[in-house]
Amino acid sequence: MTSAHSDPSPVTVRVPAKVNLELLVGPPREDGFHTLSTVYQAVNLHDDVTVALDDDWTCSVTGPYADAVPTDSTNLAMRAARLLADEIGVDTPVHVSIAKSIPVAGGMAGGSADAAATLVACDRLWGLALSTEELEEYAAELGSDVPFLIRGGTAVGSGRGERLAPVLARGSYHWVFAISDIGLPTPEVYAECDRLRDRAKAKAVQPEPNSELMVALRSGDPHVLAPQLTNDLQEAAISLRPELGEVLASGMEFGALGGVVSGSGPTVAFLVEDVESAIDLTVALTATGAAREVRKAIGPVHGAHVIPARVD
Ligand SMILES: C[C@](O)(CO)[C@H](O)COP(=O)(O)OP(=O)(O)OC[C@H]1O[C@@H](n2ccc(N)nc2=O)[C@H](O)[C@@H]1O
Ligand SMILES: Nc1ncnc2c1ncn2[C@@H]1O[C@H](COP(=O)(O)OP(=O)(O)OP(=O)(O)O)[C@@H](O)[C@H]1O
Repeated sequence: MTSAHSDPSPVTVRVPAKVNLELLVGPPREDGFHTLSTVYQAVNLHDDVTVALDDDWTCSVTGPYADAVPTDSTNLAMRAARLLADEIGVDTPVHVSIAKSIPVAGGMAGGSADAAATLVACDRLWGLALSTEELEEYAAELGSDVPFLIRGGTAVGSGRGERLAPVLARGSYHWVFAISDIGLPTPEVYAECDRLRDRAKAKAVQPEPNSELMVALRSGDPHVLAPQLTNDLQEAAISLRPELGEVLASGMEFGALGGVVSGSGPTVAFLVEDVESAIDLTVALTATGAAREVRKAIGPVHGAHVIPARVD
């Protein structure tokens, strides 16, 4: 057992949300997961996660979505801290405090982001100095999206989404996110995708990355990227929440270059030309009242990284 105390000061890690620019879903595997080919982009909606040495393993959550997040051992950040401690043999409990700003159950990987941030924060707090590759391996044990939130930027995900490869992406993209009142559970959306395919007798094929999307990302031009946005879970998310179809139509009517359901939804992501268009679309969508909240963001941004401690 190690009891590492090289840096006893609390450590705060900032972690982004993600949007899937492309989410191609293959057939279900024997373990219940679906083979994916996806292109993730990290965007600057973020949570800040602070870990501090404590007498016991505890967790607290603040921010507008705090009520929707468990603070017991089911919190993905708590699971991340306990997993790393068990794997490494650390015996110093931590308090994990999450300043939550990423929508909950919104298809933007909020819980996964907190897990990724906790791994990076505990690594620093306990003085482990693990490599990014090692952290990504632990991350994959916690969820399919978690390794990407450590890496950030723009990356291709394969396997169940946990195997990452870098993508050459130029420039910055402006996004507007329409966030719903009530989240959609990811397993239900995958199950609905399977059900719709069965009903249509559509056979799922092994997904392959779309080369036109890679070319679009190298161009740095949002007009070229917009037509390539695609999500195989979109139909399932709309089947469970028909109003998402109307949100998508409104965003396009108000001038978005492209729109897509983010991951398993129900957040809808719109790609726009520049910051002015982002402000205009945010105002227009907010006025419709079709979403609980509308937020602008930019991607790509860095993955989970240590920031100076919060002064509360
Ligand atoms: C929808 C996405 O966010 C797109 O990036 C991810 O595929 C979901 O990733 P995640 O939330 O990290 O998901 P996990 O915690 O690994 O799995 C939650 C559940 O989602 C479903 N799931 C997830 C990933 C995958 N490749 N196939 C699946 O069928 C399974 O029902 C699984 O039990
Ligand atoms: N730290 C956490 N933050 C948010 N939700 C959490 C956390 N830990 C556990 N949960 C639970 O996980 C559920 C899914 O939350 P999350 O915000 O990760 O969904 P999501 O963004 O749709 O996930 P993904 O995009 O990875 O599929 C929540 O309803 C909540 O009960």
